[in-house]
Amino acid sequence: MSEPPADPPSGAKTAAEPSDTSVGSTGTDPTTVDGGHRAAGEPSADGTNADADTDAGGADADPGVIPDPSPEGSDESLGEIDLDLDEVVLDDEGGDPDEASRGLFDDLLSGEPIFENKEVLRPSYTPHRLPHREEQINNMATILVTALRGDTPSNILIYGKTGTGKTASAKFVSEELESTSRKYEVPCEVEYINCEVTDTQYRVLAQLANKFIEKNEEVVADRLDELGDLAERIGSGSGADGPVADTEFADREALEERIAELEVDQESFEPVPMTGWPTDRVYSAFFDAVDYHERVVVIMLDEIDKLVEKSGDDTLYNLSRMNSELENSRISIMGISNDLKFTDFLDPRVKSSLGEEEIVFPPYDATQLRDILQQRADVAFKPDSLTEDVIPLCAAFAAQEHGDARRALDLLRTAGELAERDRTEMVNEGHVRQAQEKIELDRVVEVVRTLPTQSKLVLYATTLLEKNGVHNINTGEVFNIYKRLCQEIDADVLTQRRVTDLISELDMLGIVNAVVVSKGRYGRTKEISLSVPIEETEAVLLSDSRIGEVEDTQPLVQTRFDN
Ligand SMILES: Nc1ncnc2c1ncn2[C@@H]1O[C@H](COP(=O)(O)OP(=O)(O)OP(=O)(O)O)[C@@H](O)[C@H]1O
Repeated sequence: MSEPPADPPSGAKTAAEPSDTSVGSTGTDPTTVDGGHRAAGEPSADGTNADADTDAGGADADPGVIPDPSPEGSDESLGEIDLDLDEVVLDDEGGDPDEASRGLFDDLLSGEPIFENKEVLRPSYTPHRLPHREEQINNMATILVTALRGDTPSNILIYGKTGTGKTASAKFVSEELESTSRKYEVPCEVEYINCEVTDTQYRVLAQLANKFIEKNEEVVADRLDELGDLAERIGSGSGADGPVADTEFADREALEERIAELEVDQESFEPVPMTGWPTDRVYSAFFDAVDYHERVVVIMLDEIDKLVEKSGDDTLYNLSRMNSELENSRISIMGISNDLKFTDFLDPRVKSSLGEEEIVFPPYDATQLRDILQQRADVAFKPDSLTEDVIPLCAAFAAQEHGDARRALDLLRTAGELAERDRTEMVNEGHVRQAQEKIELDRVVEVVRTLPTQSKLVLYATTLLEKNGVHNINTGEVFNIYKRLCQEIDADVLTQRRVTDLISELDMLGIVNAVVVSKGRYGRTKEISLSVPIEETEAVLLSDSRIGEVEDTQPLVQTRFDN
């Protein structure tokens, strides 16, 4: 690609991405400071004492020991000052305020790092080689090569579960396409949009319009430079056999006219604001910007299902019928989706136009994941820092999941970070298992944190029952506690039927386990149990400001058999 995409790549999923389980962030993970640094009183790597550090820092930072400038400053107070200063001088760690914090990072830095280049394990890194995706990459290239011949490539839909290399492969192919187009000077551009972030028709069109306007501005500026130079070179001569003879211009006037035209164009380029215009106007700004000069444009819509889910198929409809109206340029759409069924919701015309070509990315098996991990590990880690079983175990865990390379890479990176925290020189099987637990817990925390309030209340009711030793919890019991929780915090009370649905949703998310059991002549009921660690779940629920309002839960649970 000639320019990095303005959107973060889907792999990056940016800061909010649940799968980024970095354990190195001391800011959010209090255990890093304790676990990674040292316990109070324990000697540090440089032989100093954690307590001494703190005391010295405290005395030093304490404004109380600064001499009192008041005129009544007595001998007594001077004596006190002397004493304090003496203490400070005696403690050679405390003299310089910069020295007060010594230790925290020194300690962490003192160990031999295990990583050579951790970045290559991050989702934002696009590898230059993608093992086990040769077939899909070749298929994409075969379709897109048309663009290099100046024709419109078929639209492509790429399907596959998360972490199967769809985005990485599509980006790889588009980079190749753009670099080849530069080599042969065929105008061809790829624009990447992450529809999870840019999820409305307005925003997609505005973002595309602005990208093309920016490119047009560059093209016009370059052209003006060229023509300006030409004008200077030919001086004031004119006429067909004058100095303009071997240029595209008949005479100097024609050249000047062209320069004036380009200057008008330059003035007319107006970026689209991210809100506020009518959609028609945004569409026509986009249309004009794309059609400004001849080119083939491939629009890559990553997570296209999110766009359809959020704002229907209007955008796709408009994009897919543009070619019949464009005069200079042609566009082709490359949609990427995790959801195999999203086309069911599309208008049949959009569906058939978008799915001209379909490419499926199957999940990786454990052996393929091993190859992918090995290739990254060779660059990411120092030589010999992984025990033999680390990569196979990461691969096996991720293959069990659903053949997700992102998960495998996360596991390997987290295992490495845990090993670094342990100050060991090698990453071993134990670190991988710990990493697996940590990632799983992070996932649970993220899922629970983002539940709607009503589901949180249902889940909180279940945790309260379980915490109070209730076994084989049934829907009625959950409902009773739920109702009381709602009353406590003034929330709407849903019907028991709806609460049963919410329990089923929690079951699908893997947060509770709800099994239907037959109670003979009393009919059937659901028995519910938590499938996630109770303490952490409760903590996340209580961090919700509304649920945090419930003060004393004990009486709520005691009255569970009321009603
Ligand atoms: N064949 C491969 N070789 C090397 N790395 C790979 C391969 N497949 C996937 N990866 C890596 O796995 C991670 C996830 O890949 P990618 O983002 O392409 O998946 P995706 O299918 O687009 O997932 P999602 O649908 O969740 O966006 C990235 O870090 C990517 O570099």
